[in-house]
This record gives sequence, structure tokens and C-alpha cells, in this order.
Amino acid sequence: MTIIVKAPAKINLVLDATAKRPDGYHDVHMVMTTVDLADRLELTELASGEIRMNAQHAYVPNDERNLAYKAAAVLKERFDIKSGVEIYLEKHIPVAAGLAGGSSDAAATLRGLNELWKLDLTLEQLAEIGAEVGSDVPFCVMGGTAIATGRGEKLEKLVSPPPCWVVLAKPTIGVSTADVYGALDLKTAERPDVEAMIEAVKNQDFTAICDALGNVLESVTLPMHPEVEQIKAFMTSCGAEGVLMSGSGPTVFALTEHENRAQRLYNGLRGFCNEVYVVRLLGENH
Ligand SMILES: C[C@@](CO)(OP(=O)(O)O)[C@H](O)COP(=O)(O)OP(=O)(O)OC[C@H]1O[C@@H](n2ccc(N)nc2=O)[C@H](O)[C@@H]1O
Ligand SMILES: Nc1ncnc2c1ncn2[C@@H]1O[C@H](COP(=O)(O)OP(=O)(O)O)[C@@H](O)[C@H]1O
Repeated sequence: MTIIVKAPAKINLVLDATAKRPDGYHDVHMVMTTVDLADRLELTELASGEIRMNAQHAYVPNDERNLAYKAAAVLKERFDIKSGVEIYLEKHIPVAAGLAGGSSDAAATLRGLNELWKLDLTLEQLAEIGAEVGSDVPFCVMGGTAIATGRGEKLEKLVSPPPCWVVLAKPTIGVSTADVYGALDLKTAERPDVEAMIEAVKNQDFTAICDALGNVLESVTLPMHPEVEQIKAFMTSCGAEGVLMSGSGPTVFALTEHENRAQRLYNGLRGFCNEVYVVRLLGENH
């Protein structure tokens, strides 16, 4: 039996880190939402009990380092599953981009295996298992829009923002999430107003959402990679209503309500960025 699952990317509308914890993680306070740029996974049951990974992408590992593989291994171990799975992964989300591509693949694997291995677990149970694989995996299991706290695994559902166009541009650099958090100085970094974003989303106020966009990790990634700031400035000059770096970067997203403006942004960005996408925010569910 084969099951096909989609793994959508996320963006962080607001991201604050409130404290560095003794376990090496940061307590965060953020609003995340999914967009309709997705990887596609095919999960085929294997009687042999093996987990096999087939990602066919130069920068994505085909062994236990792959987050989809890890998710399958954690689930198999936890429920003592005798069957195995072959995971065929078609990558569309840019890698090491701040878009949670790997975390979303892990989450999609958990959702798909729940069906394939007939485990009958709730999304909440899958999210809790996902936290063992990565901080962003629980959000990716739930999808939609949420306020995330803890190290990212504590979730509170939020209404989705009003529909708009999202233009994503990734410069040709990858950044390590651990390095970015590692270099964060909470004493000097400019902090975003998370409550203002939550209010803006609840009020479905697009202008207020654009005004409240903020990411404390820009204080690390922007000085390290000037091209990220250049993309932000270019997007703003093209009339984007809101512009922000997603997660630890380096992907920058622009929000606009106007299709012609999204197209103009796309055409302009293609000049100096290989990876540019025009997508929509996803609704409540994937
Ligand atoms: C920054 C964010 C924002 O959504 O996304 P990305 O840029 O990765 O997409 C996340 O917090 C990334 O979550 P995720 O990518 O799952 O991180 P993990 O694998 O759990 O952790 C990788 C490393 O990042 C650091 N880390 C991660 C999460 C967190 N709340 N505090 C941290 O300090 C730790 O050093 C950890 O060892
Ligand atoms: N399924 C996967 N897709 C992408 N990268 C993966 C995957 N599994 C493991 N990785 C590794 O994780 C690193 C970060 O990947 P990714 O999830 O795309 O970044 P981010 O968390 O910044 O969005 C990559 O450099 C890659 O080596």
C-alpha cells in the first residue's frame, strides 16, 4: 500500500526569543502559518521492517539524518511496529531556508504513517511525538496558523490571516538554525511586538499584520548576510505591504494583497535570486 502526503512550508509572521534555556534551546514566542509551497511524499509499506529513504536531492540526506527518516524511526520504536516503509521525497521547498522543509517532511511522515500503519493516533499525539524530531515539527503536524511557545512545541491555534499573496525569495546561501540562535544576543537585539501580531491576526487586519511583522533572528542573520537586507529593501521598493525574513533565514517573504504587485515582485527578484516563488497563505487546514 502507498500513501501520498503533502508537506507545506511555514513562515513566521513574528518571532521573538524570550530567554536562553539551560538545555541549549531558547524559549520562543511566535506566530507561524503555512503557505501553499509543499514537498510531496510517497510512503510505501515494506514487510521487511526496514526504513528506506529516497530523497534524490543533492543537499538532502538519504539516511537516518533525514528528518522524515527520523520521524519514521521514532514512531516505529515507540509503537514497536514490525513493518517498515520506503519514503520517496519530492523536494520543492528550498533547503536550509527558514521554511521548515525538513520539519514539514517529518510531520507529513508522521501523519502518513499513522494511516499506513493503522495507529489511529490523534494529531495532538503525533505532534507530541514530533517534538522528539525537532522544535518546529509539532506545528507542522497541526498546520494552519498557531501561536508557538516553549521551544516552539507548545501550540495555541489561531485563526488564519486574511488571504494574500506571499512572495518568497531565497538567496543562494544556507544558514544553520543552531548557529543563528547561538549568536543571538538578547540584550541588544530589537524585539518584535508579538501581542500586536496576535491582535492583528484575530482582527483580520492586513495592514496591522504588515506593521507587526518582526523577527528577533534578523539581528543575527542580516549583518552576516547583506544580501538578505538587499532583498528586503528591493521588495519594499516594489511596493510590498509587508516584508520579513522567515525563521533563521535566509528566505525573505513579502506580503501583498495585489496580484499584479506579486507578479512585479517575482519578475524583479528573478534578476538576482534563483529561488523565487509566488504562493498563497493556506487556510485553516492543509
Ligand atoms: C528558527 C525556527 C523558527 O520557526 O525555524 P527555522 O529557521 O529552522 O525554519 C525554529 O525555531 C527552529 O526550529 P527547528 O529547526 O525545528 O530547530 P531544532 O532542530 O529543534 O533545533 C536546532 C537548534 O536550534 C537551536 N534552537 C532551536 C529552537 C529553539 N526554540 N531554540 C534554539 O536555540 C538549538 O541550538 C538547536 O540545537
Ligand atoms: N527532509 C529534509 N529536507 C530538507 N533538509 C533536511 C531534511 N532532513 C534533514 N535535512 C537537513 O536539515 C538541514 C536544514 O533543513 P531545512 O529543514 O530545509 O531547514 P530550515 O529548518 O531552515 O527550514 C539541511 O541542511 C539538511 O541537511
